[in-house]
Amino acid sequence: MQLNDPRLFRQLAYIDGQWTAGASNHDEAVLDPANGETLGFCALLDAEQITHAVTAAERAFAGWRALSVDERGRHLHRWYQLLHEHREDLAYLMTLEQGKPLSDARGEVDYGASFIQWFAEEARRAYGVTIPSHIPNAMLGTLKEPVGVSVMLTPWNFPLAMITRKAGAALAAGCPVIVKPANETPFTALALAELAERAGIPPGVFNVVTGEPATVSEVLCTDDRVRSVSFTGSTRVGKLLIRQSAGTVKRMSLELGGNAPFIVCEDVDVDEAARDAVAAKFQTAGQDCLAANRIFVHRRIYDRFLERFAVHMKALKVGSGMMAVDIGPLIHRRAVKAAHAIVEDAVNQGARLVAGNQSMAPGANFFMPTLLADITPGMRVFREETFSPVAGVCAFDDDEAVVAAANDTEYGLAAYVYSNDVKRIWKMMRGLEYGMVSVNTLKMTGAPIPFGGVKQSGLGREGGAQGLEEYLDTKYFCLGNMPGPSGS
Ligand SMILES: NC(=O)c1ccc[n+]([C@@H]2O[C@H](COP(=O)([O-])OP(=O)(O)OC[C@H]3O[C@@H](n4cnc5c(N)ncnc54)[C@H](O)[C@@H]3O)[C@@H](O)[C@H]2O)c1
Ligand SMILES: N[C@@H](CC=O)C(=O)O
Repeated sequence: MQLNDPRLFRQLAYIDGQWTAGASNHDEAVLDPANGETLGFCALLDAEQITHAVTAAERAFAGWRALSVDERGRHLHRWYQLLHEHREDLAYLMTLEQGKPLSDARGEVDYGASFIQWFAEEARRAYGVTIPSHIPNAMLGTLKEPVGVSVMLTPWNFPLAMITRKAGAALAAGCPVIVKPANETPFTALALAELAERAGIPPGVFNVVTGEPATVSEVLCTDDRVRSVSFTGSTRVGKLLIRQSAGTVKRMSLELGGNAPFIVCEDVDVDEAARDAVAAKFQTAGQDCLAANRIFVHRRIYDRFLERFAVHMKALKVGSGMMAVDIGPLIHRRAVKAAHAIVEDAVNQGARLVAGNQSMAPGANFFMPTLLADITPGMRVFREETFSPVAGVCAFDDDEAVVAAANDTEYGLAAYVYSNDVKRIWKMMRGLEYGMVSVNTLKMTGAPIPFGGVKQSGLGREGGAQGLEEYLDTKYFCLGNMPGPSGS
């Protein structure tokens, strides 16, 4: 472990300002996905310890909400500065435990830190309203108030940004938080806790619990003191958490799975579109909720597009994220097996394997970028979120048909449209059943935008003013029997 600041490498949970070992030192190995070696251990807390985190957060709530938005903003801004000061160490930890290339990890630290910076400011705009009264001698209005103890369960593919996109908003709103990171990537989350402590965020306000996922969620989703559950992860687990939280009617925000269509119309620069489609597909080794999961190409440019896509894809370097590569390992062996199965299913149903030689893989947890042509709706690569470097491409003939095909999924997170015809773009964008539509660009996320999906891709939005609202309740007040203005 080559950290400039070794104290950022933490293996214990962080509760109420205390580094906490699992009961009877119960823990779980954390593996380097590039080579399967043990990097360290993640404490496995028991139900009593998880409940203690709720108690600590509830106890810290009053003091944290009592701070002015400027005081909370100063703590958050200091945390933001510390993320930047320790950017290299945070990126190094992330690459070690998640596998993504260091350059991507540095980008994620910047991306994740931007949410803290943005919400440190945004809390100053949590406005209520006054309401012209229909009731004689009454003053009416609303206030925005923090919802209370907020729980965040986060995935392994973006182990820092998926935490700060939630925690930045919740903390700015005045809520104490309990984060449960993926067991595959706990170290980034625990380094965030170390830096939160250095930023002066009081004990109990920012907690990171680690443990068996089912145990953690059972405690956190059923404790009545927890007011909000925010989850980023698979739709399967999201549905489970909804059921677990129903008994105590919690606020929920869910960022779930995706199955993004990438539509390429015939009026585009084919090479540019192919280059962007490769980036949209293979970012984070395809382990990205925004990954282009089904690529629809107008028949007139289909062959040319496949040729250019294959050229750009074959130029991608695959290897350890510590090297100068484009694609790192998948998170574990199960993910590699799943990718093989998806390719096999597609080929068995008639897809063309245009490129993707697995014998070139530099290790057991690596999967070479693969291009499948002529995919059809019955194939797993069309129906499922592949979450791997497997690209599925098919041709389309008319706009109505391709929008219908793009919508033929239970998911609705992000979609991409490439065309130079503004009326065509507008009609397609309005017809696509997705929470986010990106036109002629891949760069569309960021702290100011409302990130989220429709259908079974989630509930609510993260980032932007809407992201703050997830952690605020609106209180209506009616001041009755009030005197009229003096002099009346
Ligand atoms: N919409 C978004 O913003 C977004 C962002 C990143 C990832 N994702 C989605 O996340 C998925 C990949 O991430 P993942 O594999 O970590 O997802 P996952 O659902 O397996 O795990 C996500 C989190 O939930 C926990 N978890 C797993 N099983 C659980 C259970 N039974 N009870 C309680 N908690 C449980 C995990 O430990 C982890 O912390 C993909 O579907 C991807 O699309 C969505
Ligand atoms: N790339 C996404 C994370 C989902 O996997 C984002 O920008 O939030």
